[in-house]
Amino acid sequence: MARVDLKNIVGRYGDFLAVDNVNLTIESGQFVTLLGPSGCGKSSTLRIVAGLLKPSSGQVEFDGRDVTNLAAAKRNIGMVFQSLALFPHMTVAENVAFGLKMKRVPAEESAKQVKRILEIVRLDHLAHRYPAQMSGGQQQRVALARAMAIKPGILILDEPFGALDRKLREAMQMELHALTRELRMTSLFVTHDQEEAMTLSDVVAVMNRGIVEQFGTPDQIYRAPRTKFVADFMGITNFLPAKVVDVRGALSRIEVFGAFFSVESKQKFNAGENVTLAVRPEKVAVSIDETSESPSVKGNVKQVTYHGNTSRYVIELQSGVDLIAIEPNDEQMGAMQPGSAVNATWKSEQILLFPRS
Ligand SMILES: Nc1ncnc2c1ncn2[C@@H]1O[C@H](COP(=O)(O)OP(=O)(O)OP(=O)(O)O)[C@@H](O)[C@H]1O
Repeated sequence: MARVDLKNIVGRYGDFLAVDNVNLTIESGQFVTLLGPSGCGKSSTLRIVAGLLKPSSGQVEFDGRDVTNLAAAKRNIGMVFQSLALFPHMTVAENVAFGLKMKRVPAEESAKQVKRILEIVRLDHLAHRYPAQMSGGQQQRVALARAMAIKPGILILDEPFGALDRKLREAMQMELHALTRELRMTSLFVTHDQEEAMTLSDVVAVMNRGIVEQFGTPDQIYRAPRTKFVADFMGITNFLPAKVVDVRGALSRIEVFGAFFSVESKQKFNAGENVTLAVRPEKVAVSIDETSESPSVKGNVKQVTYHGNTSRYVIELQSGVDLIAIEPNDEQMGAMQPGSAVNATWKSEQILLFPRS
């Protein structure tokens, strides 16, 4: 399987800059996901790797070989898109064999490979069906089998499960995860769904406006988002104005609505600097009691929504800023209703600090 290097890739549509100097490496056998909101340049980057879009500058390398000017058909890439583009007049087996036929693989050899790959995606019993006679999930597995049958150097997938319902999507994610690891398939996946990216990937590139804001393992991106954009995209919805009052080594003492916390951060801040404090809603503890041991901020419950195991609280802090808290549903929580005065707190370790933009 190929290793892929993108070097200083710039992609434009006329004057519009869609991909802004992207550098990234997909190691052989690795599963990398481009994650970001609609329009951030994920698909354009992927199309550049596939050879469907020519970069304005920069270089694409497969196993160290420059393929920037190589036609898409010659890159040995397997592709799966949301719109499956299965051939409706061909059976499952014929669809899967299509790429092999194009490569002029002898019929006997092709039949063997098709059989094997259909066994892998557990569709061998449906080899003679037509796409219209199959469920959405089965059709998606045919599309995967067709892309993998040619033994591609790299498998490229652009939101392949976007049209599937949640249960089926999760099942397909598990299958894709197992398949790509079992076959050690170098894979580049595109999604705007952070959970999907976390589930599938060895490494995630979070993109914003054509730029890769962070490139790291799912755990690094989840625990230590490097920018406010990445934090926001990873579901950290609380951003509160805070001020650095003192700095000692890696420890910054900060004040947020009258509460003081000592926060360890890699980024250097200066005493007196205005910063943004970020904390996950699941890490905010809310109570009616005054006797909290940690420093806390005061507010009033504005809204409660029930989510089964948990409830989501919108708490209006004194200054009119909203704080979101997600709490397990236990007896104490029933006492907190819209209008209740509450104290909200969180551990210093759960705080992320970003420069105030
Ligand atoms: N053929 C095109 N001509 C002009 N602009 C384009 C073209 N294709 C994409 N763009 C623009 O380039 C930017 C990046 O598009 P791209 O499809 O790469 O984003 P994306 O992150 O994949 O979004 P989505 O998740 O919605 O598919 C967008 O602003 C889009 O409008």
